Amino acid sequence: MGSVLVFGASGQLGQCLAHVARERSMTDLVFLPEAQANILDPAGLQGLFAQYQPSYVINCAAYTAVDKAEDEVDLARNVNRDGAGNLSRLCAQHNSILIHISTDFVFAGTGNQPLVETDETAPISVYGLTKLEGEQAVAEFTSRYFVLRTSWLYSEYAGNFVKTMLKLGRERDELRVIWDQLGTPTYAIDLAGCILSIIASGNQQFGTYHYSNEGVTSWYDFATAIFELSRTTVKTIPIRTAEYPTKATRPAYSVMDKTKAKTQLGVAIPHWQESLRVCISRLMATEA
Ligand SMILES: NC(=O)C1=CN([C@@H]2O[C@H](COP(=O)(O)OP(=O)(O)OC[C@H]3O[C@@H](n4cnc5c(N)ncnc54)[C@H](OP(=O)(O)O)[C@@H]3O)[C@@H](O)[C@H]2O)C=CC1
Ligand SMILES: Cc1cn([C@H]2C[C@H](O)[C@@H](COP(=O)(O)OP(=O)(O)O[C@H]3O[C@@H](C)C(=O)[C@@H](O)[C@H]3O)O2)c(=O)[nH]c1=O
Repeated sequence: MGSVLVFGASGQLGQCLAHVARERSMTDLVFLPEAQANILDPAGLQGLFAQYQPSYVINCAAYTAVDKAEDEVDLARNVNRDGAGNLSRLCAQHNSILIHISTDFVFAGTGNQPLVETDETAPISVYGLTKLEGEQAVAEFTSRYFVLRTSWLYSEYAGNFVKTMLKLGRERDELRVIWDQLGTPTYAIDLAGCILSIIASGNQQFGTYHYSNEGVTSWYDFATAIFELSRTTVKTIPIRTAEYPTKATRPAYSVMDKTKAKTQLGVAIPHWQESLRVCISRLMATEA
């Protein structure tokens, strides 16, 4: 295996990749935070590709502020579409395999059956639209890519729903959390493990895959599980989406079918409750 360049290395998934690479003693990964590698800087990227001649490129860089994206359309589009396109173009030139991360928010979320990779995309937010454009930009320049669509990422690292709930649970007497948006949380450590397994296996069944943890839940039930596992006492009230106005609209149903990832990538996927238990116990161990 040659070198593996990780873009967006200081974000949540980038840090999880570093964690799992350490655990697996994988030493060929080069972690590039935005300050060292801006995916909007083609000249800088060209220099990095020339220097490292990477076998694999992992794109963890993204504009992920879902509500803010509604006002910062150009910036979101630059990063999520044009940045992905820049990497894809260079991967094609250097014969590198691109592993790019996308989202359940490419779907409208109006259905009630687990979504497969070929289901119609119809984003209902700027973030979702620019991520879909990013998938298209990836496929425009190279065929040697894996696009992994994931959902509701959380971990010990960076900001995420689990850490927000733990903080708010300590600060407030009661919390109101949406129960009519259904999906599946994904422990970013599990996703990082999946990505590194693709690389270690040399799998070349390129294309788009869905990867979340197993199971289905709502944000309310997810919050309740977080509070139970962390023994946080806070009154948690289930509310409807309409009672929690946000700038961006989120899909009401974005559960993804992982059959393709399990069969073609050969990855085992833990249930969300099992992975949440691991994450909470690690978070509590670092606090103790
Ligand atoms: N978080 C989630 O719940 C989900 C995320 N995803 C996808 O997973 C991937 C990883 O997400 P996650 O790690 O949680 O996101 P984060 O927001 O934690 O990390 C994204 C990183 O990208 C960096 N970045 C932004 N712009 C650029 C740029 N121009 N050049 C280089 N780096 C840049 C950010 O830097 P800075 O912080 O300085 O802006 C940040 O470190 C993304 O593609 C996201 O769309 C999919 C589903 C769910
Ligand atoms: C903080 C909070 C949120 N919520 C709701 C709002 C929202 O519908 C849901 C999650 O809110 P957040 O803002 O944490 O998460 P959000 O930014 O919507 O999460 C999304 O991020 C992008 C990047 C993705 O790709 C998606 O898969 C998904 O993970 O919880 C409550 O109901 N009560 C609360 O107190």
